[in-house]
Amino acid sequence: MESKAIATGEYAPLPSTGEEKQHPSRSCGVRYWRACVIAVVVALVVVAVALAKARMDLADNAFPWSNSMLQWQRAGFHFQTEKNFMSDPNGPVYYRGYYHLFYQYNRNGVAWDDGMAWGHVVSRDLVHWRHLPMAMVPDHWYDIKGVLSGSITVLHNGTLVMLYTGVYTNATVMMEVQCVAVPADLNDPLLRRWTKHPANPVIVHPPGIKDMDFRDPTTAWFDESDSTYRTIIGSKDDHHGGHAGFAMVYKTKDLLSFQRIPGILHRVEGTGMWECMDFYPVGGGDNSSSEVLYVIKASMDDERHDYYALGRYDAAGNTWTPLDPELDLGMGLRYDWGKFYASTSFYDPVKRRRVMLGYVGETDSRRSDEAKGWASIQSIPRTVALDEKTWTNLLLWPVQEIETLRANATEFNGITIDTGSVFLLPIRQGTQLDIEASFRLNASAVAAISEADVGYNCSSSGGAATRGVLGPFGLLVLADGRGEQTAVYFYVSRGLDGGLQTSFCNDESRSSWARDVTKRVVGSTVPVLDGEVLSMRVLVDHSIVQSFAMGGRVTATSRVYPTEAIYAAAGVYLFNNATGASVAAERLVVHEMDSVDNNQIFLVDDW
Ligand SMILES: OC[C@H]1O[C@@](CO)(OC[C@@]2(O[C@H]3O[C@H](CO)[C@@H](O)[C@H](O)[C@H]3O)O[C@H](CO)[C@@H](O)[C@@H]2O)[C@@H](O)[C@@H]1O
Repeated sequence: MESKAIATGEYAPLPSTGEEKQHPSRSCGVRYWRACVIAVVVALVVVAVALAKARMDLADNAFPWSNSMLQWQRAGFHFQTEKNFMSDPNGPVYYRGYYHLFYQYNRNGVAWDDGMAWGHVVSRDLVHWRHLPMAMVPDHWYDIKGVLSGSITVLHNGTLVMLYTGVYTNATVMMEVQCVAVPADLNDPLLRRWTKHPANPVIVHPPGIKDMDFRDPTTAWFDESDSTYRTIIGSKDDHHGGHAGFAMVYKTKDLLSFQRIPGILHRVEGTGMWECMDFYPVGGGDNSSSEVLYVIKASMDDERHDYYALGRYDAAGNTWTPLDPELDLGMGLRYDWGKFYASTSFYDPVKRRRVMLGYVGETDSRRSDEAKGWASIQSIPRTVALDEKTWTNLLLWPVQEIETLRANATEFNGITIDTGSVFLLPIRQGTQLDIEASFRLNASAVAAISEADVGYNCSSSGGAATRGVLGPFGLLVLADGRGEQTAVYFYVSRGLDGGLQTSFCNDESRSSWARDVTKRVVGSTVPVLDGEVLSMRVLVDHSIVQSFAMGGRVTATSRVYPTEAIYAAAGVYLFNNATGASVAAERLVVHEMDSVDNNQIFLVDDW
């Protein structure tokens, strides 16, 4: 592909005219010497620039992206902005008939920068979104360098309070502080205008914490023991050579005057800065009995992954303790094993469910983002629930409303994929899909195998091309049959103890011929209980592939940038690269997905 890059455009042709071609010796006569010198200088500059660009392109393997390739990358049914850089979802909330989503937005460019603001969209169904004016922009001394991430809390009296991090700078410091804003008109269900409170900033960091390690206040919850609201702020502690992430809790009666609760809620050595924390009960509905588990979640700035853990919350003692110390925060459980960050959640009172979403950044080059004019996509909102079969993990699943976009389903029955084979699915288009698939390995083959690939690891075991006895098998999406493909697969191995272990992975390594994009194999082991089939769901939406295994026990999101497997050339295959067992696709339904126009400004409620 590099030779293609050179051939198609990196050497700009020298300007020439018909006259020059016919009369080369006359064109620089004495009479025209000024014009000639200018022309020569211009030509030399053009050549120099072209050569420099070609050298740069060769050095960083830049791919000659065409407009139509880049245009194809825009999502069809995920939320994204028309232009510029979007990141963290902020303050999702349901209010008077509308779901509100705010998001970190750089109004001036395709990358993060000073001056981040809160964009604002509303929806009736978490699928169709309409834009409203920017909700929050940096315009006060305490947030002049940026209105960073935060949350919205619905108070008991039905009013709303926004907590957010402001950044300011003066001659000596750059400082993160916590601030409050309230809706200017609570009778406006669209919450179009927000008023920053004169008491701002309402929280400054405690002693011992660095000025820029104190951000992203969570949604507050009500503690009946002392009738206070409580919010968490994440930070890090690099003292004495350590590198711990930790969470502080603040309490307040009026959301203006905050008091830090002594001690810390939780701390894990070696995890670094905890950004965009989240904290909520699962498994017991709304009640706060001791049986209820609490999810603690932090976006780990060092790794740029969202980790969570399940544990018990002791409000009186201001501590949270993991159920399993080996699955403490930052160790084992992630919301998503791919590209997914800075997630946040809210309780949806209408459907009595918790919903979360995170942003899915770009893994292409800055140059491509500049050419596209936009960067980042929001994930499809996902419900969050405790997996009451395992009690060791959450289930993260696309909100049911997304199924309203299913347009045309093709169901395949009775397909068995032999070892080492692929099967092209005859479908009409392969770029906007919701695929449900469940697989069963040939049972007698599995029983006959006493050992198979102990310790399989998605990231380091070679991806979908590496063959083992009982895997990999699954789907190839955005596949053109000529080598460009993204594999979503299971891999079963048998451990030394004789038990089976299942991994679920997205293999991006062949997703694009381009070399200027990041390509990884991402995923994790996934719990599979006795008698369960291996099930996966894959949402394909142009450059974003979101995969869910076993009802959402493990998820993996990929950004992929095919160069050829796009438009009509994008297809879906079943594949089985295992050497020791055939695989039956017990259920396989491919739904085409309608597009959603999420670029419109809210004018009238036409949902
Ligand atoms: O937009 C600020 C909020 O975003 C968060 C979490 O995403 O912090 C991000 C952070 O900046 C880094 O992330 C950018 C991409 O999201 C990246 O492009 C930039 O180069 C990074 O510095 O913002 C803070 C503030 O400077 C920085 O320390 C973070 O890593 C969230 O914590 C913020 O509220």
